[in-house]
Amino acid sequence: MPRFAANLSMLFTEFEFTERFAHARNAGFEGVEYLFPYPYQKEQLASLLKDHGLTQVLFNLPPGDWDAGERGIACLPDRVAEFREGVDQAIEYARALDCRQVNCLAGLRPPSLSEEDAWQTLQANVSYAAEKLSAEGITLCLEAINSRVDMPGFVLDTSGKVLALMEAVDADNVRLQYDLYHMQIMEGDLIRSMECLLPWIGHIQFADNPGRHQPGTGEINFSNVFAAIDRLDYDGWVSAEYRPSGDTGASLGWLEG
Ligand SMILES: O=C(O)C(=O)[C@@H](O)CO
Ligand SMILES: [Mg+2]
Repeated sequence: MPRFAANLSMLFTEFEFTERFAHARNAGFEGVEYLFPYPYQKEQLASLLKDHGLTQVLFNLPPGDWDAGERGIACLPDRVAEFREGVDQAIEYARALDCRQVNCLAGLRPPSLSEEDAWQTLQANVSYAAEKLSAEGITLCLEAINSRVDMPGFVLDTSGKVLALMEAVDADNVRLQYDLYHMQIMEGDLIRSMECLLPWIGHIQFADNPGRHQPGTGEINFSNVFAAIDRLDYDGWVSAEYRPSGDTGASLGWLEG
């Protein structure tokens, strides 16, 4: 089976955030990710990881005002200074948590911003972040997120756009974050796509579709998908990023194979 991690922003939400680390470990996970570490002291998070023998697999660069609906600021020309500060903050947390990957959320394009200006800003910000993170030995992931259901207006909504950006930026430490849920909505053909995109994939996440719940609740054949990942020469993490349809513990049948 692939090397699975638990996304603590979606799994074990029956518990306080700081208690979720123990529950993830008890369920058999060795790695965790979550949206943002920034509301917590990095020392506290580092202790939680150490106490439970967990690896911090990934977190996101600061996204702007998440609660107000922002989903990243990397494409916004008037937020470049804030983006750069966010890269510094992420590096501090990544160092403390010994985290080797961070994800850059491209952001939603406001109607007043042209596609060209959004793209040029995104490209410049990703180049900047990649160079700074490279000096720390950290990979910058770019996730393609579906713009049909969850994030209308999200700038990077296909794997093709992420690859085009990677080609333009041309940095060794930039990789595609391949989320099976988003890719099923936007592109389908999951197994063949992963095989083709493998050289560019740095991180994989999953949820079933529709509903974004655990494997077995929707249309994706996860036994075949996980078997395909096993066959590929993929040495990264595969993170459970779904909303359990009930109790998290009861949603983990897929871990057993
Ligand atoms: O929404 C998703 O899918 C994610 O992976 C979040 O972490 C935003 O990148
Ligand atoms: Mg994802």
